[in-house]
Amino acid sequence: MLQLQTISLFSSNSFTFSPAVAFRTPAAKTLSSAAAALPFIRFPNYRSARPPPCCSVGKSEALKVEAMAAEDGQDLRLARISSAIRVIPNFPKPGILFQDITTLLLDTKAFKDTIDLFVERYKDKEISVVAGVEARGFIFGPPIALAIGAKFVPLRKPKKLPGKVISEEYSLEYGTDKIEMHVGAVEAGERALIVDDLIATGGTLGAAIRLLERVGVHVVECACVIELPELKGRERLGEKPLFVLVSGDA
Ligand SMILES: O=P(O)(O)OC[C@H]1O[C@H](OP(=O)(O)OP(=O)(O)O)[C@H](O)[C@@H]1O
Ligand SMILES: Nc1ncnc2[nH]cnc12
Repeated sequence: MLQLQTISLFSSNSFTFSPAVAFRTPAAKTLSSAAAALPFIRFPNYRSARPPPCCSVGKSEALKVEAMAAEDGQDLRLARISSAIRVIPNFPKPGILFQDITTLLLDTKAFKDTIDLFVERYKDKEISVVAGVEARGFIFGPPIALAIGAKFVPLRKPKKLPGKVISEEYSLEYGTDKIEMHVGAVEAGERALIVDDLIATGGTLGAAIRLLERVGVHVVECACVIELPELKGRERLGEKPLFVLVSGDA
């Protein structure tokens, strides 16, 4: 199964960018076939479910993609980020198309671009708390928090935090869970950004919003690297703004 990932920069109210179009042009076909001809040596145990990263194709092909993106007014960083995310079919169970951000972390440029895009958006928003959702929100949240001068608060799975906690239950694309936060980690009136790697059904972010709002925190926005729009998670966040960098198939 070959999945062609769409790329988009969405905020809750605006559709800013849709470079998926760029991948559908004839030049993109050239890129795909050129890339498909390359040995996929980085992850020998996996079949790539998406086009290999732009950086692994010939320089002239990469330049063509850059030119196409520039023509469309697209942020090239998003194309790199999308290409660096691996998609694994049937993990952790049959029918799930798993968006694996660990490959994004291996690509120093794409990882830095990811953090930079969030920092550019949030640096002047007077955010005092970045709340990261376990586990993958712990990867993206802290560098954003440090860069914008906010504290980082981990929202953890049950029974992981040693102090007194408040908790919220939620349902997942696969199963149910609960998140907890230390009492006293945040104060009423603070302005928070909630960070996770991905929004699927929106259950996790919904619980994170409720958890923070219960203690009087103003959640300014939720930010994810990936959105699975088919699962309509955005709708579960009500009016709360959601900012994502790329979108993927569920
Ligand atoms: O929008 P939702 O349907 O709630 O799903 C999104 C959540 O699912 C994944 O985490 P998961 O619960 O698999 O935990 P993990 O990061 O610890 O593996 C992902 O990292 C999000 O936190
Ligand atoms: N399809 C998916 N890929 C990665 N993480 C997820 N969390 C929920 N759905 C997911």
